[in-house]
Amino acid sequence: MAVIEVANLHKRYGDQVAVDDVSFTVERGEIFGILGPNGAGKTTTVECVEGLRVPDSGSISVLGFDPRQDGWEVRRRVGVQLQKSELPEKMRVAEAMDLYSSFYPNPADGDKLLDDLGLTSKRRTPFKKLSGGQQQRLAIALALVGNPEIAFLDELTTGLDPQARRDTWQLVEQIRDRGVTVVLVTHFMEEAERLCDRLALVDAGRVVALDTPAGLVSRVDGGGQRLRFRASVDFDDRLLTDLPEVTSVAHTASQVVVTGNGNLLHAVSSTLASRNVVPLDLRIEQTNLEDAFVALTGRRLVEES
Ligand SMILES: Nc1ncnc2c1ncn2[C@@H]1O[C@H](COP(=O)(O)OP(=O)(O)OP(=O)(O)O)[C@@H](O)[C@H]1O
Repeated sequence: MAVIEVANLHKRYGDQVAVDDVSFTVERGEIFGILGPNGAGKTTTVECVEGLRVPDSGSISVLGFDPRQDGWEVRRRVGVQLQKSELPEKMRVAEAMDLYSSFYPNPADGDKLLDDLGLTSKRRTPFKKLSGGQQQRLAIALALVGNPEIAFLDELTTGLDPQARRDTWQLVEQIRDRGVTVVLVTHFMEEAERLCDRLALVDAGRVVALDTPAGLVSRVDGGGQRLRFRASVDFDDRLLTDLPEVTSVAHTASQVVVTGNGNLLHAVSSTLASRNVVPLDLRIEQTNLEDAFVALTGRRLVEES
């Protein structure tokens, strides 16, 4: 069942088109990702869905409500991760929880949430004294304190170190396991690939593809896997192209590049061995969302700084 339906959304800022005919639906219980480079229109899109911005045209339904007409109904059913700058520096963790709880008719148990998020020992710590990871965990706690049916998490792990990022990913999975639908906005390919059940790839205000991560990757020509190696002696490409696992064989100046699926490595290496060809400096690469994004848009996603 769809909990969010967005159809033909348009939004411009002066001459700048930020969102250009965006449509998608989010199903109950899934982690839905919106992945695209900086400036693609991701934040504008979710802020329209949250009722924080007014679209120029298009229709939006959140849990059956129109965020423009029924803003209050939408806001009490969804949780929005706040941006760092929105909390006063001196506000203590427990004070922030109490304040946010007071906004909702049926708030969650704040102490339990802090415990679940590993923040119990930080209850009396002012916001600015928290580490980046702790601030993010507090942002998640505040997004969940209203017992939302849908949580919107925007650039959740930007600025976190790799360990804190992985810990945060686990938290997002726990949120989904509680039955909360999650809308995750990110420009980190790895994050989208690891977490999302389905995702919309957006570029320049448009949805260029919408599918599961595996479905998006399978759209890349050749799909699946890539092997790169130097051949010890020349061989006839047909030796490999005849294999059911192989979709293409290409040659660069010094390397052979074989794409395919299934047990590609075994099929290729045993076939080469039967003809006494040794694959030197062999590397195996998995095609990923970055490849899918490049294939669909001709541009790269900006990778993490
Ligand atoms: N309030 C605003 N006034 C004018 N232009 C804006 C405003 N907000 C966003 N934009 C512009 O609209 C476009 C889309 O911005 P948006 O923030 O939605 O993208 P994004 O994909 O979320 O990128 P980022 O990850 O950098 O936030 C960008 O070109 C941005 O500069």
